[in-house]
Amino acid sequence: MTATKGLEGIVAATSSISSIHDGVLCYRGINIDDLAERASFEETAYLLWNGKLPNQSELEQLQRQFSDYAAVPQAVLAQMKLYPQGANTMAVLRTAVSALALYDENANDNTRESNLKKAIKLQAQIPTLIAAFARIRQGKEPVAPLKGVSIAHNFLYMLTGEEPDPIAVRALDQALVLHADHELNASTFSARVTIATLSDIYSGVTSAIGTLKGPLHGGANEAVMKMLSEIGTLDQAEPYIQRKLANREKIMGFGHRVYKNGDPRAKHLQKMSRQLSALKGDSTLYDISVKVDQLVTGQKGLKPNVDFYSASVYTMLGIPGDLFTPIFAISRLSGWTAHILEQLEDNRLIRPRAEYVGATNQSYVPIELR
Ligand SMILES: CC(=O)SCCNC(=O)CCNC(=O)[C@H](O)C(C)(C)COP(=O)(O)OP(=O)(O)OC[C@H]1O[C@@H](n2cnc3c(N)ncnc32)[C@H](O)[C@@H]1OP(=O)(O)O
Ligand SMILES: O=C([O-])CC(=O)C(=O)O
Repeated sequence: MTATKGLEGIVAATSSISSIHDGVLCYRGINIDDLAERASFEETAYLLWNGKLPNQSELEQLQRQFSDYAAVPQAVLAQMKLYPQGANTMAVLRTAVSALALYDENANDNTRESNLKKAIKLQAQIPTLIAAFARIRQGKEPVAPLKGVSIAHNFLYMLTGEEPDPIAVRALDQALVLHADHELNASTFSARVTIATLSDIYSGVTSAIGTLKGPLHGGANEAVMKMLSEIGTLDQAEPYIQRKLANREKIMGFGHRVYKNGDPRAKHLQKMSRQLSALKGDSTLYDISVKVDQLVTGQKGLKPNVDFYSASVYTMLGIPGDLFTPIFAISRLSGWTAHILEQLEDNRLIRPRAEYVGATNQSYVPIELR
């Protein structure tokens, strides 16, 4: 038995949800480039869960369900008011999603029908939880969700209590489409491992949130923004990056386990970042990002991943840096739950082996002799 570090190149599941072949990403066989330009996040979530795009009445029904389920139990909001105001936002989300399970009497029902309903419910409630904490920590009351608007619209509205700009809504919606699923990424693998024990969907999603939080995965988008802020001005980009590379430090938002010639999602986020900076009449963040991209690509041959240009996009939408990874979770919830449903269709416990490299032939030494 020989271990493969990080399971690189190991095919650990079959899936018909998303695929990556020759650098092309598809959800259910549809190229992400098409979906990013033409689909809404609601259509995308339906596609991931059901394997086909919704017709008009199916889409309207899903939108109604999102509206009906978006409020969260008062008890969960009351608990959130007791969380430390400075708590890590992904830890908050992980805790609050876990708490939602306590108020769902069907939490442990693992039939497809029940789990699909819980997936839709979680998709509606997670934006409400994140927006609520963003307000609670500022000493403000949470804003109740609107009915009849998209998830992107509702999230931006619940953050501020004001009607969002349609351009911001479209940009966030497109970002949600781009982040929705990504084959057997680390957080999706966590979700599948958890549900494969026949645990429950809330446990699967809680595991996934904990996994997405790390800076080598979803947490990279927040780390990118921290780097862009540290750079501050365009003229500082080159010395900053040279210093990091000379110290062999990682540049967040670059590199990928699967894509070696570039992440197909990054170009959409770069375009969005450019368009938003033109609209704002301030291209500082975009210019710094492009400079960093040129330096890292030129010197290390590493290309930006989905997390790199999303940082400048979210900042230009007025969203604080520590909500970037929770926004990733809003989107990826659709993928995690699609994988949970798929895993349960033909389940087998996920239990690989480890290559033992420790000591052998040791004898027990009584405590008084140690
Ligand atoms: C949504 C997502 O999860 S996308 C990924 C988000 N994560 C990041 O942006 C964090 C920065 N990137 C990374 O840490 C890595 O590229 C990962 C984690 C994404 C992929 O990791 P792996 O496939 O394990 O690649 P690994 O870390 O082994 O890198 C291979 C080599 O490239 C280097 N490298 C990889 N990424 C970077 C980077 N961002 N900056 C500098 N060097 C890098 C490594 O140091 C290593 O060099 P070495 O062989 O000289 O030691
Ligand atoms: O697939 C991965 O390893 C990471 C990634 O890009 C994602 O989860 O979107």
